Amino acid sequence: MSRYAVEMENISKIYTLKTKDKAKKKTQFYALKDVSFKVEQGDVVGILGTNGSGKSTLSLILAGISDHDGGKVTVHGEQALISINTGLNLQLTGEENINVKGALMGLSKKRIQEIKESVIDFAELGDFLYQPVKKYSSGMKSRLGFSISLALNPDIFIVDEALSVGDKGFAQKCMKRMMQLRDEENKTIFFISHSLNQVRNFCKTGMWIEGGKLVEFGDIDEVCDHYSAYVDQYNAMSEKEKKKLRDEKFAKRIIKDPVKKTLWDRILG
Ligand SMILES: Nc1ncnc2c1ncn2[C@@H]1O[C@H](COP(=O)(O)OP(=O)(O)OP(=O)(O)O)[C@@H](O)[C@H]1O
Repeated sequence: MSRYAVEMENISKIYTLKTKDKAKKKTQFYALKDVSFKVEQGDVVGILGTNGSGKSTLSLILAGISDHDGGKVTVHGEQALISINTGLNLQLTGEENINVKGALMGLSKKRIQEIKESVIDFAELGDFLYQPVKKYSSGMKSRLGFSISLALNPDIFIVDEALSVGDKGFAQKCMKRMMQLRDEENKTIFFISHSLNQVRNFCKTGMWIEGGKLVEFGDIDEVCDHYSAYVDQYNAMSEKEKKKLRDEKFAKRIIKDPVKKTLWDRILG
């Protein structure tokens, strides 16, 4: 088995943007551009970056939910994304969501039942498990999504801001469980959070994404120090300087010659 859990080579992701000027053509821009890294099995990677820098886009690609427009991704093992939009079917009950997820993964009835029991224990949703998820609060959805992913026990966890909506008690319980996954079960974890303290305390490796590019990948303390200095520097700027920097950053992401994305381009590309 490879010592790496994930290998990314020159990953790009292009999104289309509607501009203010409706007469203009739609603009394409890089949500991610030429992102390359290798993450070893058992590593715990904190992904840092300001709003809109590309962290969630990366997490969707890591989870195999979203495809990419260039480069190569190799994932060794099963992965699960835990995010605020956890991919739950809102029309179905919590219990039915577990059944559907289990069936899609080809799990036996016995295994699905075990998962259900584990979710009932961990999520503490009581009879809400039998209500449609559309009636859940955002914290309850987070509880269900987190508990299902934990019970499925994948090799690679991708946690995208999932703890920010749960209450303090549940967030602490999840952190405790994630520390066990890190220390006792050697799981690979990608962890996105705007809480620098949480990232610094929990992660071993840091990955800083800014303007769709990988700025730094390495020791968690070093990456956190550099990112924090950048944020402080930005905050000290005048509003005019901030806008100039934001505009420059965005202009660099715009694709001047739109990339044709026909079916044949995808197949042959
Ligand atoms: N489906 C989409 N279509 C078009 N643009 C998108 C789509 N999803 C994200 N974007 C854009 O891609 C860029 C990166 O978004 P992403 O959600 O990855 O950022 P992020 O780093 O996770 O931000 P945040 O910290 O605010 O959660 C942003 O400019 C965002 O507006």
